[in-house]
Amino acid sequence: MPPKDRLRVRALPSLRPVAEHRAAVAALLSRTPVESRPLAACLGLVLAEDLHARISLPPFDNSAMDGYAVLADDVADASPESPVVLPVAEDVPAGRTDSPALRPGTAHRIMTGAPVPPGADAIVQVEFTDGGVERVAVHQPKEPGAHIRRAGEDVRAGARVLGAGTRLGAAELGLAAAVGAGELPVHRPPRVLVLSTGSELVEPGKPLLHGQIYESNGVMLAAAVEQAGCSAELLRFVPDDVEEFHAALTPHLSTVDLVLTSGGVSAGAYEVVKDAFSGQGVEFVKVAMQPGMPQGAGVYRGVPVITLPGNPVSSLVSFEVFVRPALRAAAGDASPERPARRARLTEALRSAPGKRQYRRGFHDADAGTVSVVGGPGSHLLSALTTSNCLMEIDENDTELVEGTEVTVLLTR
Ligand SMILES: Nc1nc2c(c(=O)[nH]1)N[C@H]1C(S)=C(S)[C@@H](COP(=O)(O)OP(=O)(O)OC[C@H]3O[C@@H](n4cnc5c(N)ncnc54)[C@H](O)[C@@H]3O)O[C@H]1N2
Ligand code: MOO
Repeated sequence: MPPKDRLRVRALPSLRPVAEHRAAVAALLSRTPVESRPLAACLGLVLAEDLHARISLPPFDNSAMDGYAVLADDVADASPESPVVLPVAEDVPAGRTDSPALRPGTAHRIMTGAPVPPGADAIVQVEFTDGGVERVAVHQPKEPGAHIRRAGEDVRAGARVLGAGTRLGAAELGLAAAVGAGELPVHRPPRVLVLSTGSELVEPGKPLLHGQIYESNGVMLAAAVEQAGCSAELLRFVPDDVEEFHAALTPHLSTVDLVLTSGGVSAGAYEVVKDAFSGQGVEFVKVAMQPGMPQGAGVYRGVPVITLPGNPVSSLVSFEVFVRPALRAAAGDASPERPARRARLTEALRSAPGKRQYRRGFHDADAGTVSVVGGPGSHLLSALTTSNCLMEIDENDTELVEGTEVTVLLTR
């Protein structure tokens, strides 16, 4: 017998399960071609091949401190009361490429990052000397190896430093540069046309009449596309007219990998997206989820099309659930999904039967908990800005008591 608070309910028969629609969307997009780009143009892109280090890091033994290169034996008895005085034979700034050897009984003045001279086995920081230029008085003994950064202790020449499928952020680009890669093979970022329709929509910044609203899905989805490492082109205020819709769309079809629309897909009298694509290779379905029930996906004149619902929260949540993973995979990402965690609810929660609910939440990683942010309504846009995750409530779970473990997708 299932417990009272976990009534078993399947996805309603007329609705397509979330997993099925995810698979349909994923199947639309293929990996973008590989191209070579200079490092400065690779931020956020995905590496297409393993990167092996051409050189070791550090490439040579070098000083970790500004000071003096010495033989540890020579300064073994040094103290503030009885300093060891050595003649300074050479000055070795960072970037000096010859290697003047150190003779026993002498010191080389050396700077951080400069190559350790052959014959030296320790660095004395300038603070433990008198800072002399001709002769230096050393006030402290040093162990052999002190303040020397050894060649290859970070990376060995030939080692694989980055794997194919890695998203290139600041650290990855820094490492690639450090091992001498000037260009990297990356997947071209998928190009997405974001198209929003609706006669009620007004450009933000312009005056608003009663009955009108500011267009927000276009800018939001284009930003989500860019955040997913893709390039977005934004086409807004396309009128609710099928001919005008096609006229606006057609010039872009040859240059994009995906057309992503918002709005115009439910059951109203003016559903321009549905009217324009119905019978043209795009299938319109109701998915067993909330928000985000009305969805469309298919291929129109050779170009993948995904139609998202117009309610703003529905639009962004559907983007997260269906579009983002497909785009990340197309961009070559080896881990295209958002990280998922299990977390305990800080309060009781009700969920509609037969539909998977995606509620906005705040995940506290330290406490292992998640709190509900805002209501379930798909027009409640403000909660998206204060949440950091989507709570995934199974279609079978209708009443969840405080402390129940749920899956959360970390969106920030
Ligand atoms: N009779 C039915 N009505 C509705 C159903 C249904 O099954 N039967 N589904 C509801 C659900 S669920 C959703 S979600 C919406 C989806 O509607 P559409 O995708 O057709 O979107 P619109 O009607 O064009 O707009 C819905 C809502 O969102 C606002 N909107 C639209 N585009 C934008 C934009 N670019 N920026 C800001 N806001 C936008 C629009 O003004 C509407 O308020 O349908 C339900 N109805
Ligand atoms: O499914 Mo709609 O997306 O709830 O508002």
